[in-house]
Amino acid sequence: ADPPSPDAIVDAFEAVLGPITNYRPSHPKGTCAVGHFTATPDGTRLTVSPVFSGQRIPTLIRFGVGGANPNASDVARSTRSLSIRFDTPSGDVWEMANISAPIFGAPTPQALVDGLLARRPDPATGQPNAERVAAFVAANPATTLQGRWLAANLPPASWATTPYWGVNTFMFRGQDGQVRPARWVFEPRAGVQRLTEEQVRTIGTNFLADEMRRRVATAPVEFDMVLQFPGQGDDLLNPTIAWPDDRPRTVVGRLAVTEVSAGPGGPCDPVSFLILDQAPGITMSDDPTLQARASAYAVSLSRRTR
Ligand code: HEM
Repeated sequence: ADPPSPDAIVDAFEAVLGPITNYRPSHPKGTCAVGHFTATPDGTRLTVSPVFSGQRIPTLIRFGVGGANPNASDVARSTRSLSIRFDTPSGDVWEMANISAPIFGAPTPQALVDGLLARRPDPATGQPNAERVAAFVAANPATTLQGRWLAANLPPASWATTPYWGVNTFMFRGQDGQVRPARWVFEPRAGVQRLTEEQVRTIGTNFLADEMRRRVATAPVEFDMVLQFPGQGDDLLNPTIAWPDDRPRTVVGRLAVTEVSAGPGGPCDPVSFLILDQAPGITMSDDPTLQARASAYAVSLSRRTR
């Protein structure tokens, strides 16, 4: 069957959440920041993209909290996010949206849409129909894997202390002309720190933004961008399955967050963090979940800014 159209995907979000008004249907809670990215020599070798020239590239950065609620709790067992727009001197723009889990919650766009529609509120009760949800989950077990990962890992203690995975596979053209599939992760230079069970109960639901402002006031918050390359038999096209940890990894650049907006909103609001026209040298793999993203993000952006 054909994959769902970008409009059908965004319609499915609206069927569950109600009409999109002025905020994102996914990760609407967030804080905007700026910084810069500098490739390592390995990064310059592994991709011809101008983002990886080795020059300092200005970035627009958005930290977010997963789910669909602009007042989501910072201690929720959902993902946190790191979205980046790289503005190269040549005018090429690269955008990405990363999450604090190594896997996504749907193996295909159709499973995402079906999962949303299964959770549509029942007109009689205003609540999702529990039987319909259970039947969907039973038929689509891969959609439970991300939730299980999140249940097994306490939430990050800071936006600065979690890895953020790109999840989908992309194709990187190197200086040698070879095209290599890879996934990436941004590793926190501050180390990985999670809340304790006690902190989950006591820290409150809205601490992440101020904590980040305090950190960045002292020193830039930094992440190493790491490419991971697949081994024999690794699935390039299914974002609900992570590749084993022992696969080859190369540090390709460093991101520094240097300034955080005073409040919510700001210059990140009119950005979807996955434009259709990505920087040259890096292309999308055939992962259908990735292929579905850019146009759906554009439709969502146009609905929330109309
Ligand atoms: C079929 C696959 C997917 C669909 C249809 C989808 C859809 C969407 C939509 C419609 C938005 C809101 C865009 C806007 O209004 O600006 C969004 C945001 C987002 N998505 Fe996805 N998504 C998909 C897969 C993923 C995956 C695999 C990841 C993990 C890397 C991801 C991470 C995010 C993040 C972090 C945001 C918020 C970006 C920001 O900071 O503004 N999505 N997604």
